Amino acid sequence: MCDRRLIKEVLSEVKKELHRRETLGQAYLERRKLIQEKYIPKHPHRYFKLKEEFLSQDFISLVKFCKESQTTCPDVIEKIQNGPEFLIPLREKYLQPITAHLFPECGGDDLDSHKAFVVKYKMGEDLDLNFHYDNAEVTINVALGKDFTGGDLYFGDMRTKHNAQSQYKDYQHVKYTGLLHRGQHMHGAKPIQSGERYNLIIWMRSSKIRNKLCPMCDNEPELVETVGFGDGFTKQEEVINICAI
Ligand SMILES: O=C(O)CCC(=O)C(=O)O
Ligand SMILES: [Fe+2]
Repeated sequence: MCDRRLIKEVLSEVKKELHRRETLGQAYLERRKLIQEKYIPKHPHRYFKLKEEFLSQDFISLVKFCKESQTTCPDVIEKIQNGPEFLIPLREKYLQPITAHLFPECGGDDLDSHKAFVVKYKMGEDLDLNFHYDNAEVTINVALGKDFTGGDLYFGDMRTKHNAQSQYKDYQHVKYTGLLHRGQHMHGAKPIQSGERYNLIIWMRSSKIRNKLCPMCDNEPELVETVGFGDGFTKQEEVINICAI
């Protein structure tokens, strides 16, 4: 009798969960529509359009060249990945005013370095990305295109809270928009079903936060001298080091 009741309870839970999953997509679309129609920004002065002055001159020239020559320009990707100075004005002038407001508790008000790279998913190559957290205090993920199906992002709990009961939320990226999230917010990318997907990822770091505790291993960082931004830790003002995990 007791067993039967238990089975009934479990079945009812499974049914509820099935229903939740079946209606997830529709619920997401309705939520998005509601936000688009009704949301009034609480601090409109903090959200302004991206302007050319937030991009370095080198970057603008390269993009103009690519547009004129109509190439997809691996040079841009290469520069973004290897020339961190390219994106400093974007981080300082455009993104930090927003992250300072959204994520002050995890260094969003004091992001002093970053690592930028482009992820690519394509049929026959990488299709997805496992659930993980970033080596970043705050991440921006910009959807660059091209055309693809599948490839939704999904988010769970913050790393320190994550457990077997954690729920996941899907996020369908919109081309040419950026999604800001905490680096410690666990996430992954579902497999693409067709096409090619490129995203610009900027892992933004706050030395104020990570100098105390390495966000990847939770230990006090042991530093090794390096050039450039390294992994965003600092020892003295003029020397930037990386964490040896
Ligand atoms: O594929 C994506 O859009 C996510 C990439 C990502 O999370 C990462 O590179 O850290
Ligand atoms: Fe990530």
